[in-house]
This record gives sequence, C-alpha cells and structure tokens, in this order.
Amino acid sequence: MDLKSNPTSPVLPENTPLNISRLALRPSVVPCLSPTAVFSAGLHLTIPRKKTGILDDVRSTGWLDSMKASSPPPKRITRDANDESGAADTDLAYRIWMLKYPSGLSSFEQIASYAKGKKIVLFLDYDGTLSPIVDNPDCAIMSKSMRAAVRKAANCFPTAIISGRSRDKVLEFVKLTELYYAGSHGMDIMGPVRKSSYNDHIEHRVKQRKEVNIFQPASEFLPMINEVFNSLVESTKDIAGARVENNKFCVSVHYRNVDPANWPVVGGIVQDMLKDYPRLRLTHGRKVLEVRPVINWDKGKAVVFLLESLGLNEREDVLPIYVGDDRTDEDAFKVLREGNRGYGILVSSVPKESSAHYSLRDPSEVMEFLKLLVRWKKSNAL
Ligand SMILES: O=P(O)(O)OC[C@H]1O[C@H](O[C@H]2O[C@H](CO)[C@@H](O)[C@H](O)[C@H]2O)[C@H](O)[C@@H](O)[C@@H]1O
Repeated sequence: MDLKSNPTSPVLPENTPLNISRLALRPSVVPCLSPTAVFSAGLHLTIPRKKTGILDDVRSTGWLDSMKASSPPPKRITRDANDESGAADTDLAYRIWMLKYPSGLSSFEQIASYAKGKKIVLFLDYDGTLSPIVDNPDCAIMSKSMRAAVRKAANCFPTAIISGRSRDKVLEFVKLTELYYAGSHGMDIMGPVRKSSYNDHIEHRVKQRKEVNIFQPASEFLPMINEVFNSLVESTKDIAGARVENNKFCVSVHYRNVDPANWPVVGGIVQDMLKDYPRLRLTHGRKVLEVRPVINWDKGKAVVFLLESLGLNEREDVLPIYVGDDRTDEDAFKVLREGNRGYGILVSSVPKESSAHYSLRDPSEVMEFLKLLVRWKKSNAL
C-alpha cells in the first residue's frame, strides 16, 4: 500500500506540523533573571527579553529555535561570583514557577486527600522521568532503587510506562513484567485483555505466559519508518555526534552531541526528508527530533486507551496520575486536565509552561513520590 498517498483512520487528513505556540515559554518563567527583573503585586516577574538564552521564547521562529530550546542547559560545576547571583535568580524563578506547579512531594497530603476512596492508575514516562537524561541514549539505565520503587508501586496500582522509545527497548531497560508498556509515543501498546472501542487495531497474543492485547494504530507505517530510518542514518553519517534511533513507529534524530554550529544541518536534513513524506511529521523532544506518522494518536490517547482497556475510563472513583518530563507528555497532561480526570506531574528542574498540575524536580524526586504513594496506600489498607 502506498502510504504516501493513502490515508486510513486514525490518520489525520494532512500533515500537521508541531504547534509550537502551544508549547511556548512565557517570558515570566524564563529562569535567567537579570538584576533588573521586577516584581509586581501579583508575584509576577517582568523580565527584560534577551535573545541569547537557551530558553528563549520558541514562538518567534521555527524549528531551529525549537531545537535550541528543547532541553535545559547542563548544570555548571564551577561558579564565579556572577554565577552565584545567576544561580540565585534561577532558584527564585523556579520557586515562583512552583506556585503554579507545586511540588508533588510537598503537596502530597493534598494529592492523597483527593485520592482517598479512589483507585489510582499510574502512568510513567521513561527518559528524564525514571532515568536521568544522559548523552548516550543506550546508557539511559534505570537504577536498581528506581526499579524497586516502580515494582512496589505496580504492586499497589495499575501502572503503565508510556515512552517515545520502542516498546522492546523500554522493556529491556525497565525489566518489570508486572507493568503495561506503550512504546513509540503510545503507538505500540501492550495492555490488558479487555474489550475496547479500538478493536480494529487490536491483536491478541500470549506473551510470557500472559494473555495480552497489542495495539498498533500505525502498523502500516512500519515499512515507511524503516525506509526513513535508513535514509536518515545515511544522510547524517558525516555529522559528528548525530545519532539516529529506530523506535519502531517513529525515528529519533539526536543532536545532543552535535556541535551547535551543525544543528541547522541536522534540522535541514530532517526537514528535507519530510518533504518526500507528507504523511510523516516532526515533533521535538529533549535535544531530539522525532519523525512520526501523521495519525491522530499520542500519549494522551494512549492514556485513555489504557484506562478503557482496564475498565477504568471516565470513572469518578479512579484517579489517573501521569508523570513525565517531555513535550510529548503534554498531550497526556492535557487529557487529564481537560477532562478533570486526574493529575499530571511535570518533571523539570527549570520553569516550563505545562498543562501539568504538579511538578517534581528530577527522577530522584519521582522515586520519592512513588515511595510516598506506596506508603500511603499501605497505611490506608490497614
Ligand atoms: O518518552 P520518553 O521515554 O521520555 O522518550 C523520549 C526520547 O527519550 C530518549 O532520548 C532522550 O533521552 C536520552 C537519554 O537520556 C538523551 O540522550 C536524549 O538527548 C533525549 O532526547 C530516547 O533516546 C528517544 O528515542 C526518545 O524518543
């Protein structure tokens, strides 16, 4: 079948570029405060605009600015006197940002009181949430203590990992069979066996002596994704540090280790390639360009699908909690916020505009949060 010209449901009618404006950073949360930053009565910061920071507003320009803004700068190890004041400004901006996105740890009592009498369902992103961001994607190993925390959480609550990675890769990292897994940004779901309105795309399998449903709404894109993967490997092979990852139903083009002077070259290669594939689109992650099918499917849809498969969708007595760090997690945060269904928790060490309700600074805080949930569940079961 010629996928370049043959749309099928749930494929969108036309190429839908990333809506950068909805991901835009508000000037009031940019962390690089100058001494002239001004407070207004409503704890609002007025920050003179600078066009040099990595967190510059991404609305004004296209994909290149989006690439620059895609990940917080690495933490400095040494600081001079000026850096100290910069660090204080950054910390202040973070604390102000937390008024809007309170810490999931310090607000735990509030979350727990809302969860009382409800069944919690946990959704966890992988990179940047369960494992710290590292330079080499193959080395994003999950710590033993994090694995233990996830295992304990999964013994208390239905738990799913929703990742941009291929499902096999994320299972290889996490190594826990008691979870549900959604790879390729939710386009490859291994979930519980139950009736669902998505029957057309569901395949029933037995895996590890367990009956599971495999849901792959973009399965017909597989040959195209492979073709694009091979072509991107070839066209980026001479760019030092560039790395192309096959995530089964999407392709990641990493530029974290590419000299920033060459970012436009990487971006240009991906943009040029997309011209030949109008049924693929580009999204941005943390120092990564993601090429994926233009289908009406994302991590938010995957959350709803899994809730439905578990028989827990749209129930007053169910509280879904989604923890994630990336732009693609925003689709899930939105679903939870818009339907007033549950809580999104953004993992970020820098202020970011988000549809999440709460925040956690880094994976170590995610682990603490999971432990608190388990402790709370056990003390409530007594
Ligand atoms: O949805 P996620 O589980 O967060 O996956 C999103 C992407 O994560 C990985 O890339 C990111 O983490 C790498 C390891 O820390 C880092 O080197 C890279 O810069 C980040 O973008 C993964 O490699 C991608 O394929 C995923 O799409």
